[in-house]
Amino acid sequence: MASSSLLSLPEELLFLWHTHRLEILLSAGVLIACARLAIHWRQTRRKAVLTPPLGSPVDEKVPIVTKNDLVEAEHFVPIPTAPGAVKSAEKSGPKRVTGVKKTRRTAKQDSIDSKDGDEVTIQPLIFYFSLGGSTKAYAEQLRGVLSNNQRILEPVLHDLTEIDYDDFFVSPPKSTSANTVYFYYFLIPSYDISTELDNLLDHLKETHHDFRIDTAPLSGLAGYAVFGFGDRQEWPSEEAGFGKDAVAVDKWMARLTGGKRAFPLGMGDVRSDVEERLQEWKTGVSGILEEVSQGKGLGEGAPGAGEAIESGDEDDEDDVPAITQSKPTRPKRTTRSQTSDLEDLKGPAPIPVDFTTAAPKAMVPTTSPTYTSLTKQGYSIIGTHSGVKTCRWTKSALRGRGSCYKYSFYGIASHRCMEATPSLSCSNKCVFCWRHGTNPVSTTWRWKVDDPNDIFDGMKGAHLRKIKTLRGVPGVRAERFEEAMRIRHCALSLVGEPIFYPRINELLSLLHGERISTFLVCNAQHPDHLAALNHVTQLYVSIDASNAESLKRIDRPLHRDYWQRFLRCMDILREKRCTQRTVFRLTLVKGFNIDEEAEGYAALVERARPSFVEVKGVTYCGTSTSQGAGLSMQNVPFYEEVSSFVLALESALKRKGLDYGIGAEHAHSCCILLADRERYFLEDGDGVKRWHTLIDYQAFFECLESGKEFGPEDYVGAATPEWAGWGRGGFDPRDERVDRKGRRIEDKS
Ligand SMILES: Cc1cc2nc3c(=O)[nH]c(=O)nc-3n(C[C@H](O)[C@H](O)[C@H](O)COP(=O)(O)O)c2cc1C
Ligand code: SF4
Repeated sequence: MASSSLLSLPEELLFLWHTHRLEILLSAGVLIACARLAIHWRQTRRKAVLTPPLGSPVDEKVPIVTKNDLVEAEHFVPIPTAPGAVKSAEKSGPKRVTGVKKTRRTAKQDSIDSKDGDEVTIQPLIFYFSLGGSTKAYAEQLRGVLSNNQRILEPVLHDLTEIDYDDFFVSPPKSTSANTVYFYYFLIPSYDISTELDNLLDHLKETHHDFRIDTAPLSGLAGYAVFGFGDRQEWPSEEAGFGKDAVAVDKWMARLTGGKRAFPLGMGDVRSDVEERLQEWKTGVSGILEEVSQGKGLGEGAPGAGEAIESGDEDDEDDVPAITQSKPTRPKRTTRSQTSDLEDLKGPAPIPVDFTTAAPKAMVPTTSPTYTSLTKQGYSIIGTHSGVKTCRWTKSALRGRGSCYKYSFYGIASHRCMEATPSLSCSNKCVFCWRHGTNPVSTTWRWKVDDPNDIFDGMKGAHLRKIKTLRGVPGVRAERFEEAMRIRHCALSLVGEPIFYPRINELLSLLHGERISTFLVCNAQHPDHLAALNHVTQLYVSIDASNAESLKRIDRPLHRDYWQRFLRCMDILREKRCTQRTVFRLTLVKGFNIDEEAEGYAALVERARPSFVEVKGVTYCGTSTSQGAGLSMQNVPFYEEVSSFVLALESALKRKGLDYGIGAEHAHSCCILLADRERYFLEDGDGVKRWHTLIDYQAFFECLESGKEFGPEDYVGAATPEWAGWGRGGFDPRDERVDRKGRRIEDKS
């Protein structure tokens, strides 16, 4: 029975197969699919461990992976670890997975490694930052010191405000030959105000913390060395901030290069020992370069250099390390890879500081040298970021000796005008600006925001106090003094960038509320702020060049996308032309932005269609900055040169079908006004056409107070005075002309 039933089994199976083969086949298919899915899922999980999604927090707990797992992931390779490191990691719990993009490492690092012992060619790059011009001069001197060693190429100079950080500080630049490596010199002054150096430091820090990038992406460099400039009189110690920015650059470069500090951080006091210290440092670094070029690597016999990783400062991520002295210190670790892993083993990764959540600081604290410097120059600082200054024309007008060009062009009596700014900070470093080294520069607003009511009251108070002090000045006319006590106009242009102030519209309302007209000048670098700006009496945009290259040379903007920003501002101005009186202000600097540029300026006028184009010759201020930028009296155009340029521009505009004509001039300020003929060359009651560049201020305020839409045509004033017309000079004959020494000038016309 048992055997017969056994024998009958195949038949039963056959029977089963015949009757249920469809079900059997389907079930087998499902089983195989499940098995394959399970295998695939297990593999994907392994890979996912190695490739955290973008934006995942750096300190997120990640399961420990083995070396084999890392090998399986084709696009990542592990940083080699010290033998004991993994063990201790296993004990210490959570750990960060450190991965390097294979391409990044192989491209440069491997080439350096293979050069060990071989001679290499070094391309030194000198990076410098300079607001006042002195560091730039030292950088140029350093470039001039040439090595006799043919393996050390002529250094290339880079102004840190003019380069794209990504080209140099995410990975080393591509070298021209396989055997050439880069060496970075840094010459860094310190500033206790916001400068573009802050952007560099942020960039270095972010690159280091970016988990998609190797923590030491610059390890392909031959090395780097930093020299700092500071002022020990004002900042007597490191704690007080002496050379603080150089210390920070040195710290981040140590991390990004995996500890390739070729020579200890040098530091010089600009008031005493800078030359001596710099010379020592230069000699030291040159010695190291010689050795590197002979394939000896860093730290071998270099006086004072120590090994590549010199101090324990890499232990503490966000603390600024102590300045390394010229004594060699014992290296704690010898390779970057060890450093990296030891950092990883300390526990969760450090949380990057979010600067936006830190309590905002004062832009110009009363204790800062900036404050001292500005007040010495006659500025009254209002609150923490605004300023007022009485201009020389206000004094001149009080004494009946003439007003500024805005009187001739628009009817602004200078003694009734207050010059102010709600933002002492700016995002340009124009070569002709005389405030360098004193005004803070920054691309974004990162300070405390003062209340507009306080600013308004503070501005008026400070301005009127200054006017009162002029009471006793010989020649001040009593009636003008009385008029001056009632402010009628505000020129928001003094220094910095007024539209940078986040509550500018509220400040404008306060000014208009007291029937104070507003002329606001901006630098065409903040399109969003410009678009959001409410009505002003006259809206200016500084146009210092007609093309991107020239603008960079003359304005030295901090924004990398400065030209796009500039063009966006042109388009916004065009949109505003129906609601605002818009003006292009051109400042002509001979040798910088005059030659061959009339056509380019005409194209910008065509794009933005401003009501007016004010053309003005630059005023030479003789600061070290202007000299550093190569500016001298030779760059100040004569009035005849400004006139020829204006005629060339007028013709260029005509060729484009744009009807602009010379509406007024003020030879004394070297300033000429081109105006849109269609809107401002109007027929008077006597049937004669005349220029009408003056403003009807009363009408402006009425329009504003009506709450209705209005445009520039609604407050066009009376005809421009004859004495301001083209060829007439623009000086009101009722005023008395005097020379610089106050001697009366007889009118020869
Ligand atoms: C507004 C201002 C702030 C400064 N802040 C510091 C500072 O915090 N620490 C320091 O050591 N030196 C400071 N200095 C001194 C400069 O670093 C020093 O004058 C340097 O040589 C300027 O270089 P530069 O002319 O190339 O811009 C400051 C100077 C100015 C004008
Ligand atoms: S417009 Fe400028 S220069 Fe003229 S009075 Fe006002 S502040 Fe002075």
